[in-house]
Amino acid sequence: MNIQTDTLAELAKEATIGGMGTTVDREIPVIDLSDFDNRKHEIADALWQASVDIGFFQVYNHGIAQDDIDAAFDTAWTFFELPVEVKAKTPMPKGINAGWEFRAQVRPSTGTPDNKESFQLTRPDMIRLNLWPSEDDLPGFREKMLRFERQNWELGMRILSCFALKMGFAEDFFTKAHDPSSDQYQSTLRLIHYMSMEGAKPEDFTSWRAGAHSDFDCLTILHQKEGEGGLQVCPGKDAALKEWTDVPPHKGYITCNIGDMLMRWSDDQLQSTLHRVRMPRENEYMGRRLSLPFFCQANRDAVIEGPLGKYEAITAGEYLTRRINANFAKK
Ligand SMILES: O=C(O)CCC(=O)C(=O)O
Ligand SMILES: [Fe+2]
Repeated sequence: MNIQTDTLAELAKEATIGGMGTTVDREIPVIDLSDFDNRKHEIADALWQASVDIGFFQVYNHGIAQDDIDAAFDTAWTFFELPVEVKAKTPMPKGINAGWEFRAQVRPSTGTPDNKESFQLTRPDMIRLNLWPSEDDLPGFREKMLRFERQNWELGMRILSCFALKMGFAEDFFTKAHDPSSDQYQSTLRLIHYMSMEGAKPEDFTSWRAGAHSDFDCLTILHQKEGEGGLQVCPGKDAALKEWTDVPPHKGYITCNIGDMLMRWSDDQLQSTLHRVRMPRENEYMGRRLSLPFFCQANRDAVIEGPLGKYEAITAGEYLTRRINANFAKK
């Protein structure tokens, strides 16, 4: 760990929360995004309330067709099915959110690697570092994933425009801060494969599919598949009690959460919430689990400075680099 990494309060929060804890039911707000332009103020109020209270919510009538989401999962799987030697042609470089990694992410909360592999797609890095699988290895992958990336960006920006409204910024404030035409762009689509636990040994179930963490970004748009549960959240106010709540995926609903970048940008008014992916329980589906999170991460040159000036200004590039290094420090 370098000197900068351990000065972020966000890391101290993660370091205390690796244990199993208990499970309780909580209401996760569900928000209808239909007729968005006409209902924007009402939607903004609901998003704000959910994000002040818990930092997690699910949206429906969100504008991304179910067929497109299903197709993105199918395309993601074509990548994971490739032979290891082919996936290893596009490895994740140190300190970069792009390329393929296998059990490389060690969460500060657990100190053990998440039981998963992932391919991260951060557009400028894919070109700069040559991280796209070749058309020979995976025909059409790049085009399909770029299209899905864009759909997620659009949904993310619609939601973030509501937060801008509530924070007293121009409505397009966050859209400009996540400008996709800039080489400073660093929003990331991540394809995640949690390995099947069928036939696994009892001791394998003591680790995590994804250890407890809060996300680094402004906003996460998380696609999951019905029947492939395991996501749990532990809201900030209750974190000391270590009480976790299951958030089961439902078709038509996209789970969203506030990340640390927006918490800081809102002077801590909005909550980034601890979450994790637990192992399946005895009577649950044991097969592989896929998820597709899109992380709205402001461009490297965007300056994070809240309306109340609670924190020193920091660029989003500097902020993210510190967080990535704290998770992949051993590489
Ligand atoms: O796979 C999931 O459901 C959650 C993944 C997650 O929290 C993350 O990648 O940050
Ligand atoms: Fe997360």
